[in-house]
Amino acid sequence: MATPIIDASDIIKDYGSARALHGVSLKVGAGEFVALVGPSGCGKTTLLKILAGFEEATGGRLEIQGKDMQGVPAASRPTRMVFQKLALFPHKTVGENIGFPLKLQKVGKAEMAARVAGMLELMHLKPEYLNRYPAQLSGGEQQRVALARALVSQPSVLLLDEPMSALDAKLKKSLQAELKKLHREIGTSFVLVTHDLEEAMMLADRICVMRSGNVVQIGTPSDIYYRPANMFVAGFIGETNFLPVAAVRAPDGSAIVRSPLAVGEPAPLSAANVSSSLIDQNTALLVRPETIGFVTGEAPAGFWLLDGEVEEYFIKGSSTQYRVRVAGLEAPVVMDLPGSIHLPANVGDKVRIGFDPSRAFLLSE
Ligand SMILES: Nc1ncnc2c1ncn2[C@@H]1O[C@H](COP(=O)(O)OP(=O)(O)OP(=O)(O)O)[C@@H](O)[C@H]1O
Repeated sequence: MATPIIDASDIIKDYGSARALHGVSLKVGAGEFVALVGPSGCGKTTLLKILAGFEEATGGRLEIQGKDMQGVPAASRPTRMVFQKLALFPHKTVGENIGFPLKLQKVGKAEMAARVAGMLELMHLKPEYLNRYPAQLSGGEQQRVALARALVSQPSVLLLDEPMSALDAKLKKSLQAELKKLHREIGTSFVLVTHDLEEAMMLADRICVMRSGNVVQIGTPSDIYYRPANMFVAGFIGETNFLPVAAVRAPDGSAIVRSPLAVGEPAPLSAANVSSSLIDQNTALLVRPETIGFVTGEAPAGFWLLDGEVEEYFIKGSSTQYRVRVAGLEAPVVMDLPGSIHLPANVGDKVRIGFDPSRAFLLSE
């Protein structure tokens, strides 16, 4: 990354005697979109508030645009925050709400009117909304006004704390698409806290996975999904299969993997499919549901094969999910196949399933 716009290192936060952040480090690049995810209470909002200047860190160092932020109040930082619960002024019009940060900056009336009108257009809000009050807008429109108010002073970093969690599913989808487009258009760095993992995968350039006040992994959505740092990350994001295996690592990073479940001699895994933190041990092979399927006839070279029986299937429209019971495995193997009018197998069928090991990942428990 070129010079990061946010450089947080070893941030500690204590609330009384309880430690909420245990030394968190995060860099955000100019124009980057980073999502913070993790279980409830892991410290996402606390980290966001420290970046915004609404909470002071107990320890560590925070630089924004190369400047130490210690003692710099929220209003003097190049950051703006949009909250989960709408914080619009109910007795101010849409125009007054959006223009409020400019009023504080003593921007002249004509310039303010022009910038507020520009924000309305950017956020696809009709010009006649200018004189309405927040209560006269839908939830999605109100959230767009909140975004407009946060962006009107042209911050370098926009901090978003679950801005879409209160919206219904359809509205959420359209606002997510708009947020992604907006991010591309304005080039501001976005840091989004979200509970919604699909949202994080869809929107972010990188995802930061937190657990109990620590960062567990920072990576691109596909790193996090296909190359998780550990079982926690793998299980947290998306449905997955864990196959218990015995692994011996070779000096070049590849691994010989054995499993009594596999049919025949499984091909070794290349270094790219083995977690760098892996030590020789009984461990788990991560196989995502969409990377495994039925094998009829001759299997493609190098495939791992398992024999089992169809326990259940679910038709989900664009995909069909199969659950296949394999002797020796606690949980059924979950497979997501593309949707089809004709079902490839029925409940009770004896089936052979298989996957390409280059799409699997070996990781420590
Ligand atoms: N003002 C506060 N005073 C005391 N403890 C707090 C305060 N704010 C947060 N905490 C505690 O710090 C920890 C982290 O909270 P935080 O709100 O950052 O988590 P989160 O990951 O954003 O959770 P959620 O996803 O539920 O919003 C929690 O244990 C929480 O109870």
